[in-house]
Amino acid sequence: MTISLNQVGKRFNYDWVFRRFTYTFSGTGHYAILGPNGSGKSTLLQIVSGHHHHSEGELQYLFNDQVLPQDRFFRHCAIVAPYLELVEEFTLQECFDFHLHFKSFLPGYTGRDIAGLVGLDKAWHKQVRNFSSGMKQRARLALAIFSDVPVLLLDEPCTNLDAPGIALYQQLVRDHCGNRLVIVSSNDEAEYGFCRERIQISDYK
Ligand SMILES: Nc1ncnc2c1ncn2[C@@H]1O[C@H](COP(=O)(O)OP(=O)(O)OP(=O)(O)O)[C@@H](O)[C@H]1O
Repeated sequence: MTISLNQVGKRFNYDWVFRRFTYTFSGTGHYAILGPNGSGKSTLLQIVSGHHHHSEGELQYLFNDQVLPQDRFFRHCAIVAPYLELVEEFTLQECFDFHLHFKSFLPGYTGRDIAGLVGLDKAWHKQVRNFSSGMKQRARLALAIFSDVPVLLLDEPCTNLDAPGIALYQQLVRDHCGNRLVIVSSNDEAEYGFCRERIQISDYK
C-alpha cells in the first residue's frame, strides 16, 4: 500500500490546522506523527483514514500499483483511536463476531486466542459497558492489530493502559507489525519508539 499526500491542508472554519503537507507513506514503513497538543496529529491521521476530508491538496491510495478509491481504503486498514467507540451492549465475544463481518483475523488466530493474548480471556462473556477504560483499550488494540490488513493507523494507542498494558502493546507491535505499514499519532515515546520515520506536523503551518 502507498498513501500519497500532495500539498494537503485542513481547516476547520477559518482556522488552518496544517497546510502544504506533502508526504508518501509506503510499504512496510513505520511512521510517527509528532507534535504538541492541538498541532493536528489526530486530524492528519483522520484524513489518511478517510474520517475527515482534507480542505486542499490531493490524497491518493495505491494498492498493488492500482489506484484505490478512497471509499475502499477502509477495507485495507484498521484503526485504534480514542474517538472510536466499541458497542457497549455487546460482550467481547459479540464484538469480535461483529468485527468478523467486516475484516478477518490474522491467519491462525481465533477470537478466543486473541482475547487471551491481550489479557481479556475472563471478559469473553462480559458486556463492554462493564469494561474498565484500560480493558476497552486492550479490546480496541486487539481488534486492530489482529485484523488481517496491510495498514494500521494508531492514534494514541496506549491511552488508559497500565505499565503491563504498554508492554503488551509493544510486544504486539514487535510480533505482528513488522510486515505492515503503521502510522502512529502520538506524543509518547512508548507508543512510537519503534517508528523509524518521524514527522513533525507543526512544520506544516
Ligand atoms: N471537529 C473539529 N472542529 C473544529 N476544530 C477541530 C475539530 N477537530 C479538531 N479541531 C482542531 O484542530 C486542531 C488540531 O487538533 P488535533 O486533535 O488534530 O490535535 P492533536 O495534535 O492530535 O492534539 P493532542 O496531542 O491534544 O491529541 C485543534 O486546534 C483542534 O481544536
